[in-house]
Amino acid sequence: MDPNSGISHYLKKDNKPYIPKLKHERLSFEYPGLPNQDDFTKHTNEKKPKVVNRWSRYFPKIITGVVVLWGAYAIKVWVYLPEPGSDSQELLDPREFHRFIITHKEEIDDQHFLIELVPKFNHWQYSFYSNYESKSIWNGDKIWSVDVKQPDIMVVRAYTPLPLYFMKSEYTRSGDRKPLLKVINNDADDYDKQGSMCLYVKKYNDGEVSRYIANKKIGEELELRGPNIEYKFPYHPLKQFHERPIFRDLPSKIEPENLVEKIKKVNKLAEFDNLVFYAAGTGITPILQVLLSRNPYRGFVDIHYSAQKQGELKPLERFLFFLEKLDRIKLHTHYDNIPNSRLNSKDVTKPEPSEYTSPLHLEEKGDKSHQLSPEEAYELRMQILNGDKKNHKTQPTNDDQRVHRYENAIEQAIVTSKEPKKPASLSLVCGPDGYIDYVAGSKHAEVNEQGPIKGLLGEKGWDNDNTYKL
Ligand SMILES: Cc1cc2nc3c(=O)[nH]c(=O)nc-3n(C[C@H](O)[C@H](O)[C@H](O)COP(=O)(O)OP(=O)(O)OC[C@H]3O[C@@H](n4cnc5c(N)ncnc54)[C@H](O)[C@@H]3O)c2cc1C
Repeated sequence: MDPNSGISHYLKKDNKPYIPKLKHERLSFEYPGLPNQDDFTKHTNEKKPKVVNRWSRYFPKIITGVVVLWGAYAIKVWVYLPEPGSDSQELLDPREFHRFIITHKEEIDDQHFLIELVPKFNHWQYSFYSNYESKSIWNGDKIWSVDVKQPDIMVVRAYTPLPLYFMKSEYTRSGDRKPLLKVINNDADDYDKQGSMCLYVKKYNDGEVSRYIANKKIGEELELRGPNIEYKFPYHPLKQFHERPIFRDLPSKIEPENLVEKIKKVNKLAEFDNLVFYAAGTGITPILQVLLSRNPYRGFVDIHYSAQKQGELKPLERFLFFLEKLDRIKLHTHYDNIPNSRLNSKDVTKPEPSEYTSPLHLEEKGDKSHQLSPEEAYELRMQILNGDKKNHKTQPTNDDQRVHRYENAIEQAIVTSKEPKKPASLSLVCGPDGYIDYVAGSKHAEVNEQGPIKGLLGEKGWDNDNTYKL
């Protein structure tokens, strides 16, 4: 058997000598070069790859953002005009409409609504406290209204804002409780409740503007222009010496007027005239505005309120009740649905002569009998001119102890309400044309003239000197 065959051949030790090869034929499997480093491109002029760091990553984005913002701002400034009132120094402006947002709406019945408004912009607040006297819109020295715009038909109507707001809380937001209607306090540091106000609106089914307002929803806007002064109460020297404390929701917190009688005596001042206010329906708003504002009317006010039925004033009744308890007003109601309750001649008193007539008024009337001497007239004129600047609230001190000091206005009212009230010397009438005609004769609204005083007031001797139709 051949030793080189069979299994023994494979088991046999290899005795071949090792002769190293000088040249090997090898196959290598290397990775090809990167696209820009392969044999074809590695000798081109290609720059080195960019180094990416944090700065180079974010800088272009920041620049893009800045350019986009600047572009948007430029478009806003140059293309879109600013909204009217957004940069106004005033809460209300008689020359332009300002936007207000409806923040609450209370439906008293299907025709009567209380609507709370808050200004959309707050630029007016910057100079508010440095000029509070002139900036605050609430001053009972005058009756004012605002024009509300119906933009679809470009029509405006007058409405009388009230210094009221709805107090909200988490309970009212969740719907557990109804917001409470409150009076705006002027001693809180809140820009007179951020410029809030309430409109008491009667909706007429064929009334363009009242329907427009009443159909608005919470969050929608109304455009207001004003204030338009409807009536300014006559000057009285007591105004320089004494201001009636503001009405508050809690009557026990209203300050008493302990020194008013003393001030009148010491300064030999005439009594403040009493007022009678004839109102129909929403015509009650002007006197409510005066009585609930800062510096309310100082005389006693008889309010004759006529309406179709009870309940139209529902949320406002509380304030009228408190004002009666404070001995500031007496409310006489006349409802169409109660027999014999309609306002008639028996309800109207004769005018009481005014306690004080300003020299200017006397001059206008040409009344020589009450004429002051030139010295007296000069002194009075200077008093009027300097009145508001001087601090006339310095109180008499020598016999203060004889002044009875009440704890609060309610305590004082319990005493004063027993004293008989002098009949009114001044009357104001507010309501629809038919009502004004019935109470005081027609008003020539088209030519803005009062017209002669006729009707119930004319019969009792009232005239244009002591009567004003709103
Ligand atoms: C100084 C001032 C203050 C005012 N304050 C308030 C206020 O606080 N709240 C308020 O609701 N209204 C107030 N008004 C009335 C208000 O301005 C509108 O006249 C009233 O809302 C109706 O307007 P309208 O556009 O809806 O109706 P319009 O389109 O003018 O009239 C529609 C119909 O309603 C009748 N109508 C209009 N007004 C009265 C009215 N007062 N009584 C009876 N019928 C009427 C018209 O004869 C007509 O048939 C005030 C008016 C003035 C002048």
